[in-house]
Amino acid sequence: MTSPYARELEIAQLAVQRAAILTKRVFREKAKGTVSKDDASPVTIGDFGAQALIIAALRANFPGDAIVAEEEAAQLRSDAGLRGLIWDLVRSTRLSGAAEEALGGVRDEADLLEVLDLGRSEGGRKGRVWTIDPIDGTKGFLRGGQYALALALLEDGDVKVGVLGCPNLPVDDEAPLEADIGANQTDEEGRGVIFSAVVGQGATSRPLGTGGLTEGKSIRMKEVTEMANACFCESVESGHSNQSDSAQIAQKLGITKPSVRMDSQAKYGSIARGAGDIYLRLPTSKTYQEKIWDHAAGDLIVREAGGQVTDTKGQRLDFGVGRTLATNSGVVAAPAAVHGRVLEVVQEVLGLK
Ligand SMILES: Nc1ncnc2c1ncn2[C@@H]1O[C@H](COP(=O)(O)O)[C@@H](OP(=O)(O)O)[C@H]1O
Ligand SMILES: [Mg+2]
Ligand SMILES: [Mg+2]
Ligand SMILES: [Mg+2]
Repeated sequence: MTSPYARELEIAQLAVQRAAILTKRVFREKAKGTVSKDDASPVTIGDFGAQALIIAALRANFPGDAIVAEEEAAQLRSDAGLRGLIWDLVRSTRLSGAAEEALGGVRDEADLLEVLDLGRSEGGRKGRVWTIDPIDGTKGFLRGGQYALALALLEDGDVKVGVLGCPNLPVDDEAPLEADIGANQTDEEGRGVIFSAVVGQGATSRPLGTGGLTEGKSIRMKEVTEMANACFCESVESGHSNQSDSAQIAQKLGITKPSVRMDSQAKYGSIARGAGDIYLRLPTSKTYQEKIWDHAAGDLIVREAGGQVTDTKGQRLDFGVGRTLATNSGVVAAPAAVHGRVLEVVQEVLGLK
C-alpha cells in the first residue's frame, strides 16, 4: 500500500524542481524583468514563470483542487513584451528524462495567462487547496541571496504536504548556517536542496535535481541544550520583521551569537535540519497580514522535524481563514522543548503579557 499523499508529494517535488530550473536560468541573466507590484514589492519574470509551471503541473494531476498563488496575470495582459519573455522561458523549461511526462505544460501565451490566474482562489476551511509562492524572498533572489520555491497542500485548512525548493542553500544538512552574503551561489557545486514533509510522516531533504527525484534523508531539529549557544534566524529585510525586538529577545534569552539573517522560507528549512535553532518573525506593523504561501510549507516541515510553530500570541498558524493569516500575528518557530520559553520572552518584550 502506498502511504497517504504519496502522489501529491511526488508531483509537488517534481513541480518545484522543474520551476527551479526556470528560476535558476533567470538568476543567471542580468535582466530579470523586474516590475513593481501595487504594494511596491518586486516581481520578476522568474516569479511568473515558476508559478505558471507549478500550476500547470497541478492542473494536469489534480484538476479539481483549488489554488492560492501569490502572483496573477493582470500585469502581463497589458505588457506583451514581458509576457513574451515569460512564455519563452516557460515553453523551454523541462525536466530531463521521464519525469517531465508526469507534469503538464502550458500550451501558448493565452494559456499562460489562464494558468497564472488559476491561482486566484480565496482559500478557506473547506476541501483541498494548494498554496504557491513561486519565488519566496524575491528581494533575496535579486540580491543573489537565499530564496525558496514554496508549495503546500491544505485540506480543510490544515497543511498536509509541504515542499520547499532552496536553490542557494547547501545540500549538506550538516553545513553550518551562513549569513546571507548575497553572493551568486546558485551554480556552485553542492548547492540546491528540496525540503519536504507529509503530515505524520516526518520531514526529508534531498538534492534539488533536474530530472527524477533522488533518495531523501530524514531531517530533525537540533536539541537546544544551552540557550546561550542557540542560533536564531530572521529576515534580511527589517521591514518584514522587527530586528530591534528580536535583538532584545535574544539578549533576554541569553543568546550570545548574532542572528543569522537570510531571506525566504530557507529559514524554516534551515532550522528543520538543525543548521539553526529558532526562527522569529516579529510584526513591524499592526495592519500587515502574513500571506499563507509565505508559511504553509515551512510550518509543516518544521513541525514534522520536531518543532513547534506558533504566532506571537502562542496560537498555531491558521491557514483556513483565506489568503492571509488574518487571525495570527508574527511567527515563533523553535524546537518543541524550548518553544515555551522562547514564546514567554517574546511576549514579555512585545508587551503581550
Ligand atoms: N511588512 C511585511 N511584514 C512581513 N512580511 C512581509 C512584509 N512585506 C512583505 N512581506 C513578505 O515577506 C516575504 C519574504 O520574507 P522574508 O523576509 O522572510 O524573506 C515576502 O515574500 P515574497 O518575496 O515572496 O514577496 C512578502 O510576502
Ligand atoms: Mg512577492
Ligand atoms: Mg513570499
Ligand atoms: Mg514570492
